[in-house]
Amino acid sequence: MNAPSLKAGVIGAGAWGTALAQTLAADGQHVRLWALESEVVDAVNKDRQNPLYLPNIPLSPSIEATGDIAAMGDRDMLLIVSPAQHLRKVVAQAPAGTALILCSKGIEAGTGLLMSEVAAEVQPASPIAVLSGPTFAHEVARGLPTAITLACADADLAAKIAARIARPAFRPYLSDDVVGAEIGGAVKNVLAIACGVAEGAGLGLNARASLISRGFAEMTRFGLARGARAETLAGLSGLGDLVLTCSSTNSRNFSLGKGLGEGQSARDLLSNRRTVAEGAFTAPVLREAARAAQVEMPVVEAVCALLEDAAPLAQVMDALLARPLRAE
Ligand SMILES: NC(=O)c1ccc[n+]([C@@H]2O[C@H](COP(=O)([O-])OP(=O)(O)OC[C@H]3O[C@@H](n4cnc5c(N)ncnc54)[C@H](O)[C@@H]3O)[C@@H](O)[C@H]2O)c1
Ligand SMILES: O=P(O)(O)OC[C@H](O)CO
Repeated sequence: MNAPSLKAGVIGAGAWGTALAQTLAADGQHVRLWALESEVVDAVNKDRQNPLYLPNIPLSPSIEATGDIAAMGDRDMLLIVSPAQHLRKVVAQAPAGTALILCSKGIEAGTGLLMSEVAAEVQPASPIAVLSGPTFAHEVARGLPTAITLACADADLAAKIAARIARPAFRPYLSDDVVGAEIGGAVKNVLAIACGVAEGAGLGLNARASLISRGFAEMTRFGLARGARAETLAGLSGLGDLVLTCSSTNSRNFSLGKGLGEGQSARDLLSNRRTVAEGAFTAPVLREAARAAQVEMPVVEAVCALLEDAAPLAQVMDALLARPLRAE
């Protein structure tokens, strides 16, 4: 007889949390989904929709939405899908000791901590895994194929989680490099802003490819300095997600950069938006962490200058292009 499947909860009902709940419920298994907004709870339970964050996707009847995180007490695993800057307070409300699968991509402002480090601080008894990779929520929710990195130090737990989340079109690859998986997802959001700027300013596809490649060099330098493994950074959660996010206006980060490249102000672009562009929050924290580790990240520095409106685009571009010539 097969071992019973893990009972799954999802904390955070934005686009990605809702798409993950839909994926986990695809075979009819019950999934509990916590939403901050009561209108999301009602829409999921009554109309089988999440019009606020994932419109036009009919949701499975086996998703049960709740506004009460305490209702997650009977779950065997919790997918944490809040914006990175809210992860600390959300995880603090989760039941102690339940396996946490972190799906948010970012670095905490103020502390410079990765999401696994934040979670370990507030829930020291909870095993931690990271799920990351090229995953536009609306594609995953429609059942289109992708592959992800599932990173966890405990190989037995990773295998159990993988068995619960894998679908024919949602394929986890296992890793024990939690830090590497997190750094890829956090850094690519900042680099996607840079590629969006290139698009918005009409700099051409050569410029975009150069930014992806030199940005990946920055991701690798920073990752190695933080103890990540190079092969993780070159995998789905690093290079895979970097290529996706740097290539499409379906990315909120790329779109933000495109607006900057077209001459709109960061303040206007970021005000009053309901959805999250994580790179805008990660960029200054990443810059500080890189400087502290004496890791050069000129593309990240350029993105920060544009987000802070510290210099016009032409000047930021000139500074990037005037850097001393060096070996690749
Ligand atoms: N959307 C995607 O395609 C995708 C894919 C992979 C990973 N992610 C990551 O998942 C995380 C969540 O992104 P998303 O796209 O699901 O969100 P979203 O932009 O669709 O929605 C915003 C989310 O923020 C929540 N929120 C707002 N204020 C909050 C508060 N004070 N406390 C707690 N939560 C609050 C909302 O309830 C909502 O769930 C991010 O770190 C993102 O990088 C997103
Ligand atoms: O829309 P973005 O830029 O937040 O990207 C979403 C996912 O992280 C893509 O894997």
